[in-house]
Amino acid sequence: MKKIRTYNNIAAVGLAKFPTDRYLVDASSETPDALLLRSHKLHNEELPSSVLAIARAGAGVNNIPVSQYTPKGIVVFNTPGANANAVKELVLASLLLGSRGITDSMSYVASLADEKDAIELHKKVEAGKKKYGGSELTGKTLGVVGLGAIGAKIANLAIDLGMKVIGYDPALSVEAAWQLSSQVNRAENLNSLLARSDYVTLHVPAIKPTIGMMNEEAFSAAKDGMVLINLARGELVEEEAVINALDSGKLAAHLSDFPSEGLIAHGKSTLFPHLGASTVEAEENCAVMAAKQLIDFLDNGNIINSVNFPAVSMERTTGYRLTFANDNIPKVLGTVLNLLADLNINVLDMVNKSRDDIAYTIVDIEQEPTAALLEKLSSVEHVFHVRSV
Ligand SMILES: NC(=O)C1=CN([C@@H]2O[C@H](COP(=O)(O)OP(=O)(O)OC[C@H]3O[C@@H](n4cnc5c(N)ncnc54)[C@H](O)[C@@H]3O)[C@@H](O)[C@H]2O)C=CC1
Ligand SMILES: O=C(O)CCC(=O)C(=O)O
Repeated sequence: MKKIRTYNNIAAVGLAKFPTDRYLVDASSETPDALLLRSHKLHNEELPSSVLAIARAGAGVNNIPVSQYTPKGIVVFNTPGANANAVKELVLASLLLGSRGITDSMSYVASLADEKDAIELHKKVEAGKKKYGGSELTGKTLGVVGLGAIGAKIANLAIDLGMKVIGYDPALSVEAAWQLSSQVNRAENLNSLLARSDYVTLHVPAIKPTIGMMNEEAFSAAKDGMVLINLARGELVEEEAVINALDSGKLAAHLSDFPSEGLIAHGKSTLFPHLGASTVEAEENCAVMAAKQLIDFLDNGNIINSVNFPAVSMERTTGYRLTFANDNIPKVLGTVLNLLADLNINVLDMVNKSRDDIAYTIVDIEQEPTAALLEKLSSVEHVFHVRSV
């Protein structure tokens, strides 16, 4: 039986993908083959040595110390794009919340609950509304920082709403570029986007170059009265800089999926409890994709959508398959193939790919690998995580 340890609320339809005759899926396995999680933080947690893979049902992997796991051969997966539509829709809500006095006006109406006289109520409704007027999105400029799965969807939606759109993404992939409307204008750098945008929405991972990107310097480059939407990660903004920008009027509104003590206490931000991906559809998409990727890896050694290993997949040619990871240096693959040749083991098919410091190989062989063969392969210098799958 293979064991999967789960964390967080993983959609049942995803968990149901694991065949029950071969997989035990629960939250308590002591020796799991793999972990399946959403936002659970693995930093500072001891990982059982049995773990071969971790699947993040979602996009961001900053809750996983990926660089610590890579040298151990632990494959980390995510589910690119699976929750992008859910986030796009919450950005749309945020654009509307940031442009009209929706929440304050609702509070005003709620404060009229004791008014029992219909004529008086009508008078107060009509008198009160002037405080909550807003402006329209059409014709305004939206700056989209990060044009990946989510950012591209939002850029295209904003074009459909009649907004002008500026995008900034120094690492835009060709695939992401294909998704993007040709009407999206490209900014050369963050400050040039900030200077021209009435609304700015962040859709980048929390990594070294992006952490704290919305700081005092960025706000001073920004257009006065800008609306900032952050449904990506709390680490992207410096809390104090946001508070100062709200107080000075540099920011007309700040909407974020990442409440922090200071922002809650300040009271001028509109804060959601990390709700971006919390739709039935997104939770199911992510769970199904993550489960399928784990099953394909554990059963066949195939790697799809890993954030630290190369993409490597091969149709099965026989029932006998070996997989292994190795340091990405010359001669390791040759040594393994020579070893197989010396043992008279015929290779039927093979695929080998590398990514940064790691290489990964799938080899289909003609005969069933013995325990002795697996041991021999494991003892080749720079080779690790040898499996017969
Ligand atoms: N609130 C929520 O529930 C959710 C939040 N997220 C967050 O949103 C982030 C983006 O998600 P996806 O669009 O699915 O990821 P993605 O990987 O498809 O897109 C990220 C884009 O950011 C770009 N990028 C990287 N560094 C950049 C920089 N310094 N400046 C500008 N662009 C840069 C990349 O080139 C890429 O195109 C995730 O990493 C996650 O942190 C994602 C899903 C749900
Ligand atoms: O699982 C969730 O609700 C959070 C999703 C998220 O933040 C992500 O996919 O990066």
